[in-house]
Amino acid sequence: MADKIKDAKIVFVVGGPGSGKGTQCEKIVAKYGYTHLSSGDLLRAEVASGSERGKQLQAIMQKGELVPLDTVLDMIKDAMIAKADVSKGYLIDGYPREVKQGEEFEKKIGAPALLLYVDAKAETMVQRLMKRGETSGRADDNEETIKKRLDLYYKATEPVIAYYEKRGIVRKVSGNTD
Ligand SMILES: Nc1nc2c(ncn2[C@@H]2O[C@H](COP(=O)(O)OP(=O)(O)OP(=O)(O)O)[C@@H](O)[C@H]2O)c(=O)[nH]1
Ligand SMILES: Nc1ccn([C@@H]2O[C@H](COP(=O)(O)OP(=O)(O)O)[C@@H](O)[C@H]2O)c(=O)n1
Ligand SMILES: [Mg+2]
Repeated sequence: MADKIKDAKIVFVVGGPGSGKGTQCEKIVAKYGYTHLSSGDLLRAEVASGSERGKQLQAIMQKGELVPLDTVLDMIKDAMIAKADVSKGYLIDGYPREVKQGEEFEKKIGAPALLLYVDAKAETMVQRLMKRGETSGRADDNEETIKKRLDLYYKATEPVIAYYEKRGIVRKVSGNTD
C-alpha cells in the first residue's frame, strides 16, 4: 500500500501557531490542486470521533504539548494513501514539529521536495489565536495554551527549519495575506 505514495511530491508546511499555515495552504490548493493534509485537523478529527485514543490526544493537545510521533505519522500516512489515486502532490501542514518527526517521516514515507516556512511575528500569532478563540471552540485557543504552543514552536520547531535550510529546500513565505 505504501508503494502508492513512494514517489509522491511532498511539501512540508511549517510555521508557528496561528501563523496562517492553513490559510496559505488553501490558496495553494486553489491554484495548484495539491492535497492539503493538516496534521492538527487529522488529530482533531480523531478527538471528535470520541475514540479512546481521541480522549488521550485531547488531553495532550489541550496542554499544547506534542502527541506521540507514531500517532501523527500513521494518521498522515493513512490519509496520504487514501488520496493517492487523485493526488498531484501533498501539502503536509503542521508537520514536522521537531527534527525527529521529519526524520521518521522520511524513513517511512519519503523526502520532501520543499519546506514552506510560513513566517509571522509572535505578536501577530497571539493576537490572531486569541481572536479565533472567541469562536473556534478549539480547546487550545486560550491564553495559557497559546503561550505554551508558541514556546514549543521556538524550541522544537524552529530547528526543523534550520535542518532543511541546510539541504537548500526552504522557501519562506509571509503569513500575511493583507
Ligand atoms: N488578518 C489576517 N488574519 C489571518 C491571515 N491569515 C490567517 N489569518 C487568521 O489567523 C488565524 C490563524 O490562521 P490559520 O490559517 O488557521 O493558521 P494556522 O497556522 O493553520 O494555525 P493553527 O490552526 O493554529 O495551526 C485564523 O483565524 C485566520 O483567519 C492574514 O493574512 N491576515
Ligand atoms: N505534528 C503535530 C501536529 C499537531 N500536534 C498537536 O496538535 C495541536 C494543534 O496543532 P495545529 O497544527 O492544528 O495548530 P498550531 O499549534 O500550529 O496552532 C498542537 O498543539 C499539538 O498538540 C502534534 O502534536 N503534532
Ligand atoms: Mg492550522
